[in-house]
Amino acid sequence: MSAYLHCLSHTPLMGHFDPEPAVLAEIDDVVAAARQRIADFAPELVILFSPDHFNGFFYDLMPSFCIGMAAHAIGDFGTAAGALDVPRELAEACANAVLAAGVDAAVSYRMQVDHGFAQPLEQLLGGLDRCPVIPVFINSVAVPLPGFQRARLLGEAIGRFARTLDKRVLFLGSGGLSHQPPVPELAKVDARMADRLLGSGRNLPADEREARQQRVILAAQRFSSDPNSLHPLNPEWDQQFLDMLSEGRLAELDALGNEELSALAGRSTHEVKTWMAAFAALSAFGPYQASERYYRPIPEWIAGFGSLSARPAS
Ligand SMILES: O=C(O)/C=C/c1cccc(O)c1O
Ligand SMILES: [Fe+2]
Repeated sequence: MSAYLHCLSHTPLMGHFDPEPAVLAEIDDVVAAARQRIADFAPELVILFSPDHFNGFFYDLMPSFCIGMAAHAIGDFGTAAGALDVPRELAEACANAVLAAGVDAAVSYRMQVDHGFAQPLEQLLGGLDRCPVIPVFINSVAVPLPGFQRARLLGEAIGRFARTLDKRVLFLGSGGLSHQPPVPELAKVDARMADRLLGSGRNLPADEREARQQRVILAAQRFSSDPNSLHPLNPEWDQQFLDMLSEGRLAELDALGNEELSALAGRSTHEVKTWMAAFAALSAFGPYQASERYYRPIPEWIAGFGSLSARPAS
């Protein structure tokens, strides 16, 4: 039984609208080093916390949390498409343990996931099916959202479950930090888009998929020259958040409400609850030591871009 953690921002703009080459090279180095540390740890099971962006989860039935018993990635923005290697019986045992701990996570036997799940699996493990993975969805964009406390309790329950396994377990958190890409809001869209958000967006026709992606790329291009065209990134808040995780001050964030968090760091910053859950899971193994912290605001990627590892202190 041992554990390792890595949290990493995702952004589907990678390869579509990139920052200058020196920044790109810096991030390539950060990701390559994280991949090497993970390879050295040689995980036998990955538990991946990620949001979705109205690609697999819709308002016809939107859970706060969902644990995948089987999952496939759609390959949006050119990320990997195909099946994840989900160990079904372990995922079922995980879901049972989480419910027994009083956290009412949904389950899916056909979970559809997007770049939020695919990108870290590709970047940190080399592909979708290189290691058995239990995918855990945390609703981070479709209001009403779960708060920090629930994400922490979910993570702690999963961490206690992982401790019972005789396995090397890697916890991954995908997303954040401060950012607000143009993700549609149900209260503000026209009838056609509302229908997409209610579920007809699950299998978008190719031309609509392309138009959706182009909208995000155009928004990034505009944002890189006009920081007021979207909610601004908030490096100061992002660094404070990284401090809190690094110092094990997880429960301090329980008091921060969702509206306050959106105002501080943008509507999609709720993706950091995947980091909260991953760190809370690691905390079930005892005190931890965070390391290899990286942060840079990258407007081209509409991302307060962070990377942070941690392992049990003893
Ligand atoms: O439009 C989407 O599907 C998501 C876009 C996006 C852009 C920047 C950072 C992120 O975390 C995103 O998910
Ligand atoms: Fe995202």
